[in-house]
Amino acid sequence: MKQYLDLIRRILDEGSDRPDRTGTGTRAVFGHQMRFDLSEGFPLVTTKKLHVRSIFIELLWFLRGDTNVKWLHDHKVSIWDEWADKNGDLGPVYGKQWRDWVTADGRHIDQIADLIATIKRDPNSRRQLVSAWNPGDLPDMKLAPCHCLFQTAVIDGKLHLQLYQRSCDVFLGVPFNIASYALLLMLIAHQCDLEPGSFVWTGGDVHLYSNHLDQARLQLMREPYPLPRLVIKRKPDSIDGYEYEDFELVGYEAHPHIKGAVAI
Ligand SMILES: Nc1nc(=O)c2c([nH]1)NC[C@@H]1CN(c3ccc(C(=O)N[C@@H](CCC(=O)O)C(=O)O)cc3)CN21
Ligand SMILES: O=c1ccn([C@H]2C[C@H](O)[C@@H](COP(=O)(O)O)O2)c(=O)[nH]1
Repeated sequence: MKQYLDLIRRILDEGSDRPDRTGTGTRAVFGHQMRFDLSEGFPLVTTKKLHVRSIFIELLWFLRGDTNVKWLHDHKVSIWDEWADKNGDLGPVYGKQWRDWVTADGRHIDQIADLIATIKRDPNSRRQLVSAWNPGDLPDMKLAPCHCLFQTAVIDGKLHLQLYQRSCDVFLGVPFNIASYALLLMLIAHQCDLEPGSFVWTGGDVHLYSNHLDQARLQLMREPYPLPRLVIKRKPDSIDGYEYEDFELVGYEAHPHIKGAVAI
């Protein structure tokens, strides 16, 4: 994952030291883009071992339209615990906006089902977008959406997807976000009988927290491994039918895990 290591290098070389909401402090650049051609492999960081199960389960949880951490707990994933209230609720975060956006006049919009229907009906449409950024709901969300908007495009039988991530924790969050959207791209392509094309990651405030700088530098000293492949073993009737067991990661070789505290 040269693209990821180049990003770390750019922040270390060119970034500005900036205070932030969590009080941790960051080194940050504004605006960055990475491109991943999925035919070259599944974009998983190899310079530290990633907890892939957490990533895949979290995406299935978004697709369920779920916004309570209980289902994550049932699948032994705890990455959202710090933000949940005492009932496990996160407010109307990603799952709600993706699957059940409520309009001012009371309509309920399933943006994911609509996206897939649009791709199938009108692959040349330039309106293939899903937004989690619902300004009216922001006050009720425990954390404002970071990966807030994505767009797809069908070109020569391939599905491409671009994400806009407004705020990017490069050591902890970004490796998760890249893998999550690469999987989402593959699932949508699978449902639409298209080949996976490129995943384009676009970041807004792209930062390394000050307590992640050593962990980031350590990764620059490690030689990346070739990318693994992801095999989807079954095609359910809809995007709602996928289960964790349908995904088989082949050939994921990585350097040892590196710990880092999450900024809350
Ligand atoms: N500061 C911050 N960074 C984030 O990346 C982030 C947030 N906050 N808040 C909401 C979600 C939660 N996400 C998280 C939260 C924790 C980890 C984390 O601790 N990852 C560990 C492994 C933990 C595990 O899989 O059980 C890691 O080493 O990658 C990753 C993403 C991504 N998001
Ligand atoms: O999927 C995610 C979710 C969150 N993050 C990071 C980005 C920031 O470091 C924090 C959010 O803080 P804000 O003050 O709301 O920007 O979480 C991420 O990288 N990926």
